[in-house]
Amino acid sequence: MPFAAKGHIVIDNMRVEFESGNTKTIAVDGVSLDVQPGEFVSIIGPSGCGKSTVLNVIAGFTQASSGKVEVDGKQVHEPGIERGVVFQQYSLFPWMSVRKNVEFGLKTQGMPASKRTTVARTFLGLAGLLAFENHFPDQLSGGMKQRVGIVRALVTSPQILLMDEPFGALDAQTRVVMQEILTNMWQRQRISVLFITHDIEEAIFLSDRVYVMTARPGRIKAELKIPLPRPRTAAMSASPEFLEIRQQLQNLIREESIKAMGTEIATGGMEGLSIQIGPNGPQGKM
Ligand SMILES: Nc1ncnc2c1ncn2[C@@H]1O[C@H](COP(=O)(O)OP(=O)(O)OP(=O)(O)O)[C@@H](O)[C@H]1O
Repeated sequence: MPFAAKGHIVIDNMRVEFESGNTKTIAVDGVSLDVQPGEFVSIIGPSGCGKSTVLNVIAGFTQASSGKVEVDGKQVHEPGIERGVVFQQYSLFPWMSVRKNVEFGLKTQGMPASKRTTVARTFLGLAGLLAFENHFPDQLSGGMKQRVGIVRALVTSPQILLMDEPFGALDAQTRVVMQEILTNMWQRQRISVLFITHDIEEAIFLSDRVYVMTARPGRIKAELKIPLPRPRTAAMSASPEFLEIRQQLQNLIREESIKAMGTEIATGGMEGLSIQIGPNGPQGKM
């Protein structure tokens, strides 16, 4: 697939510290990564390693303490319309209809009412949601709400889509459908996607490349290319290539999850929990 012209993310040697009261938390330290224009890249890693922090810095919601964070050659300081964001929580406006939710970003861009209705309806049609344009968010299933969230992020034609565990709250079947819808929309729009997930198979199915982060303070432990052809199909998940990549990722993440749990125990975060690291991973009892 030819790459898009824009949507290039570069992070170099980034550190993010949080201070609350007397406590300083180094969330990530020495993170370097890139997303090429039009590329689909995922980040996986143990809980608390700083995945959301990385995404929030690129989105402009959180400031890096040091290091380079550039989108198309410009240092990121604040949110921008060229970066759409989708969170696990659906974050739709409950008092607005589906169509009004989708039109919202177009309105803030100053698009006239009749045009934004046409654009919103076109996108809702692509996502199979046109019949629900006048529904309100609480009348939709979780999967539908998240589809609206994705449409809302894409309708303003961003060059980058930042997604923080967008399908984490969905059941397994809905998740598979959502992965296909996302892949279709991504291929149609040729945008860059940075996608955070805990789900190894989801990362392999969707991505051109996957970054694995270390336990906190997070940095990049490994980077794997996913050489599976596109379009990806469910049958590929039984292929030897898929299984080999899955095994590699499982091993990398398991090492870091064990380290992350060890740190929590050492710092008293899991008082009363006795835990042993056995050949099959951590085994504990309360
Ligand atoms: N605003 C904040 N203030 C203080 N500490 C924070 C803040 N945001 C994140 N942290 C801390 O930074 C570390 C990284 O958090 P982050 O949410 O980025 O991890 P994560 O990898 O996305 O976790 P998970 O997979 O569990 O969602 C954690 O120790 C977290 O407690």
